[in-house]
Amino acid sequence: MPPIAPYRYFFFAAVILASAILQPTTFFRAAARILHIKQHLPVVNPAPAFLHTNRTLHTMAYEKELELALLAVQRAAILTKSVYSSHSKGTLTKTDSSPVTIGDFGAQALIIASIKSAFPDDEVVGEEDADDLRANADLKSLVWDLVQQAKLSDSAAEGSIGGPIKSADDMLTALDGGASQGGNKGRIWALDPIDGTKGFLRGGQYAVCLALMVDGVPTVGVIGCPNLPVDDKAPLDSKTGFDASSEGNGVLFGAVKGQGATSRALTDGKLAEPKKITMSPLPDVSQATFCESVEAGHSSHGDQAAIASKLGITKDSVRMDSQAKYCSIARGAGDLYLRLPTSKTYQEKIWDHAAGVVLVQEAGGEVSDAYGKPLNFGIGRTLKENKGIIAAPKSVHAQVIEVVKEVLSAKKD
Ligand SMILES: Nc1ncnc2c1ncn2[C@@H]1O[C@H](COP(=O)(O)OS(=O)(=O)O)[C@@H](OP(=O)(O)O)[C@H]1O
Ligand SMILES: [Mg+2]
Ligand SMILES: [Mg+2]
Ligand SMILES: [Mg+2]
Repeated sequence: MPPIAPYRYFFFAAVILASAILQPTTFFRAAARILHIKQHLPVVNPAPAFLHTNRTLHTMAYEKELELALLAVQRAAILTKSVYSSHSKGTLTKTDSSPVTIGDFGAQALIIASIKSAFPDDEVVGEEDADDLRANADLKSLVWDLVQQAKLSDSAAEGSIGGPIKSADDMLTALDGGASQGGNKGRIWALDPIDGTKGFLRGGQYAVCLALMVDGVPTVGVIGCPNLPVDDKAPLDSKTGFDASSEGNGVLFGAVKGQGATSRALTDGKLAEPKKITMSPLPDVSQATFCESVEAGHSSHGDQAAIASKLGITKDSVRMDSQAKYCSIARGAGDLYLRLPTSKTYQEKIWDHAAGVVLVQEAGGEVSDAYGKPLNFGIGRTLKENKGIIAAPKSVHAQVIEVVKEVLSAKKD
């Protein structure tokens, strides 16, 4: 056999190196087969990358969306906290008589600017718009001041969500970016910049809520709760919904469909380390702690009390504003969330539920309407096909729905 020219060795080595870099899994599998090595090769997607376990050659689905949503909500929470501690919250009353504050406007503008910086083609269904700010220059400049001050202390984190909004006009454009009519095609974010605005104003619970829906299915959910205790198992106070004595309040929840749910401390900079959360096992539903709205106009306290009593529940309900209710049951601090309608005409808004639903599902729960029907997030800005909300651990959800139906049908008689 004629000798191989030295440049050919170089050529073979370059081909081998290139395949190892470009197709690592195939390369190592082929090499292992040729060399008869029984080695443990990396498994694709074994666990959520955001839990920092078993990182592999492949990134997890929606990893970038989750990180962006976590940081965007964290930055918006800096703004809402600054409004919360200031003397004036610039409250207005909307046409449906519900309140909105400068915090709602500022948080929505910041979050939509972040989404558009990373995913310019995505749509957003946001609760607020810029009409009031366009009509009132003083209000616009108040919100613009707040927006300019809300920055993540870590410059890499701040840069990764698009950095500061450049001008007051860009802020209005971002705020108006939440006008999507929703639907069941493509990528649509559902945003509630301050959920539980009444809670925010009264110093109770409120939440900054963001979900990504893919083809109408809530897929990524992030919720910031500045007034919830960081300790996942801190007892819920039956009056205010949180233990005001616990130090270091502020929690950031995250979940991706099929990848589990986490909580972590809310910070002003880089993301804190996540902890996996799950619902509490509830072998006996009569031992449940159930959460409900504070406002009697938002859900029927009477129906909820009747349901609890039929289930044999003797503990007082925990009344809490906002999607902090979903968060509290997802981390096992409570067990059930009952939201029975108070009116025949009210349609629940998708931004009041999308993020909380992903969180509860990923923590081992099931969420449906009061009749056990799946929630349909793909038909517009509201859940018009559904009435009420019931969230419970999977093991008892059907049992709770049976009792809800009994209570509702007894009312019709
Ligand atoms: N009539 C009626 N029925 C049901 N829900 C309603 C109703 N009116 C308003 N809303 C929405 O309730 C959102 C706040 O829900 P909460 O569970 O936090 O209510 S409560 O404040 O604790 O009572 C609240 O969200 P925010 O506006 O983001 O605060 C509203 O979207
Ligand atoms: Mg509102
Ligand atoms: Mg809301
Ligand atoms: Mg809101």
